[in-house]
Amino acid sequence: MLSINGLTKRFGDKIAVDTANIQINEPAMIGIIGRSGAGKSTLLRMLNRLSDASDGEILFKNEDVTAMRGAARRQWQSRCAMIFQQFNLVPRMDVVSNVLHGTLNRRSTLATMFNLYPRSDIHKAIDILDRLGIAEQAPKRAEALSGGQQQRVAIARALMQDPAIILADEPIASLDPMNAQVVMQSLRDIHEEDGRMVIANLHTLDTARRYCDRVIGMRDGRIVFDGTPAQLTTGVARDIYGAGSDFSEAATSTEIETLDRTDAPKVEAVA
Ligand SMILES: Nc1ncnc2c1ncn2[C@@H]1O[C@H](COP(=O)(O)OP(=O)(O)OP(=O)(O)O)[C@@H](O)[C@H]1O
Repeated sequence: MLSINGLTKRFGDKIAVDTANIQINEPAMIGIIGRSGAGKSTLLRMLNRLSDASDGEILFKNEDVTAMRGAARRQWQSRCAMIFQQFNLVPRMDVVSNVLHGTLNRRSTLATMFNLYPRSDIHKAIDILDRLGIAEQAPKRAEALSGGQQQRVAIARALMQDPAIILADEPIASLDPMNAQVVMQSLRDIHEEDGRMVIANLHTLDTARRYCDRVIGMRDGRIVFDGTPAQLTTGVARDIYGAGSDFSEAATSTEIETLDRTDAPKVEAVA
């Protein structure tokens, strides 16, 4: 389905991603972990064609993504939607218009200039917001929402493109543990219910273990682990993070597990 072969990115002398090989045969939910600078963002940016590979190839359903140019590349970017740590919404614009921005690729310049959207798209946007539990926020300005709500708006905007793949670059790094949990569960639901592939860069081990079917570990641009959460032992994690025997998983951990163990308020309370 998605085949990444010898994918490499060089910035001058620096090799940010070094001959990455990843085979994904089904629409899985995959977490990419590794310390800062390991090459996680660069890998996702090449997948989405925001950045060109220096070497190697990406094949999706036997189509050569690395070779796509112009309209084909833009179309790929719709099929392979990306969400970011900082949400990248238009802060002063209302939520539903932000979601409708997900259709920009297929609208005419004139329609875009006058903010004209087909009624069916508006209904679709509201349905998606409803699915993510934030339909009542639709008329508000994006900047008025909490971080977790804004990230769900960004997910809704991505879903508007009806993507086969969702790439998430540290989607919960700016969120408190409870909102992080809501956002990760939304991504998991989208993966399970729609059969979409999700590939997320994650800065915490426990999140990768908890939500992903498969975890890929990167260190210094190389893939040093590719396996199931069960195979991700503390020893393996220590190797991925290049840590010594004093390595503590708690150092890469959000407080989600801790919250679950205490009588924290229910998740619905933050919707
Ligand atoms: N545009 C660029 N120009 C030069 N070097 C870059 C550029 N983008 C990334 N790098 C370098 O490539 C390496 C990998 O960076 P990347 O952002 O992919 O890592 P990361 O694992 O996503 O880290 P973080 O979690 O901090 O974002 C780093 O050494 C980084 O400094």
